[in-house]
Amino acid sequence: MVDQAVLDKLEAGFKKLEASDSKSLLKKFLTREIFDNLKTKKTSFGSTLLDVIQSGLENHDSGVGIYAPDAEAYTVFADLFDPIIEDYHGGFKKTDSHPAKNWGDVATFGNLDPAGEYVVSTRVRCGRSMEGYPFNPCLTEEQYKEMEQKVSTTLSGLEGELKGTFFPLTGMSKDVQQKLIDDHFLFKEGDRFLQTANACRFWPSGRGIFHNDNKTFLVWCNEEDHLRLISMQMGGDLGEVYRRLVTAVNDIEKRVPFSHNDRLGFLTFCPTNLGTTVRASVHIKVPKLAANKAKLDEIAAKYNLQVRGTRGEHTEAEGGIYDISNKRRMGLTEFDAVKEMYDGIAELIKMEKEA
Ligand SMILES: Nc1ncnc2c1ncn2[C@@H]1O[C@H](COP(=O)(O)OP(=O)(O)OP(=O)(O)O)[C@@H](O)[C@H]1O
Ligand SMILES: NC(=[NH2+])NCCC[C@H](N)C(=O)O
Repeated sequence: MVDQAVLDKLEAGFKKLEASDSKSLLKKFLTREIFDNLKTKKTSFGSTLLDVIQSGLENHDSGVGIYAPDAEAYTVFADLFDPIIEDYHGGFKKTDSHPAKNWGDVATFGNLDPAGEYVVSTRVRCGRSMEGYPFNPCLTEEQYKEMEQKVSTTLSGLEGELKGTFFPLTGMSKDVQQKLIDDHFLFKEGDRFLQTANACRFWPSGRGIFHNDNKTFLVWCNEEDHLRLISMQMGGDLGEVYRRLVTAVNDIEKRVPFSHNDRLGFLTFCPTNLGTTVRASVHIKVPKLAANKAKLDEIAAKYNLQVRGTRGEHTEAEGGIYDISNKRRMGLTEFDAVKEMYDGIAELIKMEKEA
């Protein structure tokens, strides 16, 4: 049984969204019929439709607007998740299955910008959820602490270039935290999309960052996902960035069991990150193409790329620097997701040169 208070909130939120000019995928796909079918459902964790959509109900400027409070939500609320997944990931249908993990030949990618004229830095990240734990909205404070402990112990076993230190957010000085954020190494604090999805409870408990000395390999613990594994460095050498990430993921996978689903691939809190979970991005300056931002978005979309601002999602470009990455992460392999970025950026650079 779903409480009357929850049903009332759902109804009020639905009406407001319906009357709004929100461009979110939630607004696009939450028809009255789907809403009525799903509003009385619950997962075995007790998660309701409100837990799934409240971020999008409260933030009409969401691009997407929904999250899975626990893995079961993807099936219980499939009538809403499936069309949103299909739209975001460029045609991954409810009858499709995500391909098996395949990092391909890591020697394939080279430097996108050997002369260093356009690409400021390159980053590839993936997300992982630890088996046996639900996503943020369902975690207890005890579980957060236990997970942080497991993550820091596991990562302390990394060697060579990956060897590094775990820094809990609890006790980190504001100056150190802000410097890590400004340098693009650490997640920001107070993301309203996550907050309204109930994903920031007990903050900063259980949250932290691991990084090697050079800050070229980093792991985020319990921000949006249980784990975010990140490889990044200045310049355009995607080959080196990719090889480092693949080495790290292969190593960590042997030590921690990750949640995987036959149809959806690796499981994440947000449906935009399912499947490969891979976002490969460059920070790039393309002043001629960017003179008209709408045009830049249009060109990027042609190559299945997404344009973000300098400080990431939901931010503006500073000093003409854009974050451009592969948009889709499902229905293709890890290798192909990264290749999509590589090929698209190569085209964009070519166009910028010719413009
Ligand atoms: N190529 C890049 N070079 C340097 N920093 C980058 C690059 N790509 C992303 N970043 C930085 O990574 C941080 C996180 O960005 P953002 O939150 O947009 O993406 P994400 O970590 O991939 O996760 P999500 O897509 O869930 O938001 C930001 O500081 C952003 O500037
Ligand atoms: N970090 C993410 N999961 N990004 C994708 C969506 C973020 C936010 N919920 C929105 O709809 O705009």
